[in-house]
Amino acid sequence: MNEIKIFSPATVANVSCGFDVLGFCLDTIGDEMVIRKTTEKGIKITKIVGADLPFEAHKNVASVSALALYNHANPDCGFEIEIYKNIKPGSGIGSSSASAAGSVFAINELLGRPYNQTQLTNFAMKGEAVASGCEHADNIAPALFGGFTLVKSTTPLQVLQLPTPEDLFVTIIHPQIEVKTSEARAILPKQIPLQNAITQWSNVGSLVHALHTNDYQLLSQALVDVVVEPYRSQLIPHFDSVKTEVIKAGALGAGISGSGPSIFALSKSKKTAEDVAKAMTTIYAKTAINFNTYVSKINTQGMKILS
Ligand SMILES: Nc1ncnc2c1ncn2[C@@H]1O[C@H](COP(=O)(O)OP(=O)(O)OP(=O)(O)O)[C@@H](O)[C@H]1O
Ligand SMILES: N[C@@H](CCO)C(=O)O
Repeated sequence: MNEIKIFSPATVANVSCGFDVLGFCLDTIGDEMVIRKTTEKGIKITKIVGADLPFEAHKNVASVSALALYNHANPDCGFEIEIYKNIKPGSGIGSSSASAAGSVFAINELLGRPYNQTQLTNFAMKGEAVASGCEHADNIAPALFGGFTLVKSTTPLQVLQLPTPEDLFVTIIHPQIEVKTSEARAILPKQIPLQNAITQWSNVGSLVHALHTNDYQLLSQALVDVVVEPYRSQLIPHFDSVKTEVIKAGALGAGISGSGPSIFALSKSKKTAEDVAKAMTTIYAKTAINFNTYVSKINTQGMKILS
């Protein structure tokens, strides 16, 4: 095989209580990428459609992660990368991760799969670090493994795959203002009060238990973030109203998707997730802010090979 076309999914990191460790993968939103072998050695980005992103190999997260794999594998060919962006950079639904994870997934396929998902996550983290200023894997892991993931540690990298309840649906609203991950990280305090830490780790444990036991009530109680949300929500206009209205519409809970500005909500059925989308839309429709809404099932597969 000399060429591959893939769907590289959007992802939701943090899932309220799990800053930098929890994430899940989306089904209906994602980029497409075409990667092909070349006789000329090295990694080259040859086409970017849908976003204004750098072509320089050391600046684009897709080529930075691809180079990490390439330098390790040292193959006797090169690769060129085409990126078709549907996930807007800075949207908070893993735009940079989709590129960073997509390139290593595709090159691994073209090389005959020498690396496992954990090794691919490690390579992709090198790209993600260019976008956010640090190596975190809470978007990369669900994009590569699918479903819900928990990053137990990054050094050494250990990713746990969590079960996905059958009826769980996600609603996303992306208000089109840009929040850069690096900036949304810079506003966070370096230390947190002990009582907040206790609340947060009790919620992370409960959320993981709720996924294992299909306990939607516990899941709803656990979708709370007392550590990061109080700071970052100030960067997202109408965040509090959206949260209030989506709960009234039947959502189990809602929070900031990744570093924002997207807001996610989880619901127990597609119908509720669609009602939640209407509630979100009603709020932003009254403002001058452009927005997109999406309803998606959780994608348990992760990356998809299109051809
Ligand atoms: N291939 C790429 N795709 C997307 N962003 C890229 C890419 N290459 C470099 N970047 C840079 O990464 C930044 C966007 O990443 P950022 O992490 O801020 O957004 P995000 O991935 O949508 O958010 P989050 O990680 O919170 O989901 C932009 O500055 C963009 O120029
Ligand atoms: N965990 C990361 C995800 C965004 O890339 C953050 O919230 O900063």
